[in-house]
Amino acid sequence: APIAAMSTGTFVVSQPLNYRGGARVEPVDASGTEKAFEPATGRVIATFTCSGEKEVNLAVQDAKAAFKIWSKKSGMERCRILLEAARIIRERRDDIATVETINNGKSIFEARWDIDTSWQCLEYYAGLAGSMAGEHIQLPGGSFGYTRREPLGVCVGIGAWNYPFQIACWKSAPALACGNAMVFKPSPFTPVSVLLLAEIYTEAGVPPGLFNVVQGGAATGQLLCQHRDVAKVSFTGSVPTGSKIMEMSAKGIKPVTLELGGKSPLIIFSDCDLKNAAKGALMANFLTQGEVCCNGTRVFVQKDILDQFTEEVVKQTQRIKIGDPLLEDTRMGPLINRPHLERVLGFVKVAKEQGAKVLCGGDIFVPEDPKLKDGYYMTPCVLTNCRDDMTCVKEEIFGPVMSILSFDTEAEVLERANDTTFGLAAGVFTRDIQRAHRVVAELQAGMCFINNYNVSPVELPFGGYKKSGFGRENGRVTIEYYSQLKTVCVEMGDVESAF
Ligand SMILES: NC(=O)C1=CN([C@@H]2O[C@H](COP(=O)(O)OP(=O)(O)OC[C@H]3O[C@@H](n4cnc5c(N)ncnc54)[C@H](O)[C@@H]3O)[C@@H](O)[C@H]2O)C=CC1
Repeated sequence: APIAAMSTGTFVVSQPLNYRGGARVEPVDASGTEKAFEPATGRVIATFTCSGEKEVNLAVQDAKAAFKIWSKKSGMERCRILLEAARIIRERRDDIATVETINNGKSIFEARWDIDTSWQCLEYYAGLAGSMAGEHIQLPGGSFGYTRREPLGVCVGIGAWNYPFQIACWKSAPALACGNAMVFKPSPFTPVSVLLLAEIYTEAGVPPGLFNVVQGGAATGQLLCQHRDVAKVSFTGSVPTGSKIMEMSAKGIKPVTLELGGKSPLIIFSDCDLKNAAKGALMANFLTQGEVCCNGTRVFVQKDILDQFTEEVVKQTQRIKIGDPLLEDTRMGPLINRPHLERVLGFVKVAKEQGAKVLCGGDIFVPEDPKLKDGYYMTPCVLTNCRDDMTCVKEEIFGPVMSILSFDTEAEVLERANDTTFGLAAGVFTRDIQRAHRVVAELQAGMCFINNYNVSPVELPFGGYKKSGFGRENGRVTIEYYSQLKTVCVEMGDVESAF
């Protein structure tokens, strides 16, 4: 039966979760066992071992061998294979989305969007692969120089658990388009769906070993970052881990891309379209149970529309259907695991103690269906009476908790919006076009939205300012982060020697 026909509570993984040399393999050495869960039911769906030094070595060596073949191909040859992989992902969209939903907990409705931005990313970089080129520069006397855009070698991708398949595509598509090989390590919470991508790449025709998967946590990640044959590390995760990755990469002088967390502002001016602004606030806070790095969790609302806006947001939030994430009409599933659910509920408790008012949600939710009783559900929460110094306003919660703050003037809100060490995203709702562009020009964030939030077209570069990281994913510019320039200087005359 197709995976897409499965219901919650039935899926188990029996095949190995490492991928090397074009096939699923059990790691040759391992340290410790991990379990992956189905957050909807609390059921174990996979037990796997964390790869040790020997296994990481083999994965890197296989990638090196594949790199030799792949890097010699023309851009057009790589384009064709990536387009075929994109086509297969599109064809299996519902199966992949189902696996993502089972292992992550996000609604199937939303998981399908993630798979769409995944194959679109492969299509986009496939399209660029054929047009990657260097320059020709004329020098005196008929001499000249030219540049070659060359791949880096074996790149490492390390992913978070909130967008497991999409993160793997956003890293591997530009890496492979540029001629690199990749070893990918997903989060130990979500080890499953990236295997589908590995199999699709093989089916599409990449050389065996070009895209390998190793499983494990921090220890396995460290082995990858410290490996002498790894040319680059692209990381998505938290700020503290990002800082460790950068330290390890510094030792080997390896370039890094860091996509880290955020506490982004969403600014609602009183001249906005109120219905759209309220919808935008939900999009900015409640996708994937609020476990989204670029969420606009500090919602600043101009005073004269505060009551009206808040009322509309609460009304829309209370309508969100929570429950079995594989059902078509569900719009919010369970959080990733029990400790994380408790952490998020803890933030709501502290917010109340610090004087915030809960307008809705913030409680454990137990769905009626008995098979879901051990899942990790909570009701989406809207907090008001918030102040800038409260914990819920300062720290990344990574759950469905929106904090509403009020403001008077544009200058005031800009200062408060920028008063954070993060700088991933920001949003503005206004009908005044001068104001919209003036405000985004002042916002310290890598990804700014005007009159919408959390849309992610793959044509647009995505990444952070400040402690939210550096380097970009998606868009043309990412080619720069997965390639290097070689300059060739050609003498057409005689050597003019100083000696
Ligand atoms: N900017 C972005 O694009 C995104 C950022 N995030 C951020 O990620 C965080 C949540 O994800 P988590 O998985 O909990 O983050 P995390 O930092 O705990 O783990 C991320 C990945 O790093 C690995 N890792 C952990 N310690 C390591 C070490 N010492 N060396 C090498 N690898 C190591 C983990 O196994 C996992 O694969 C949030 O802070 C969120 O904001 C999440 C998604 C997107």
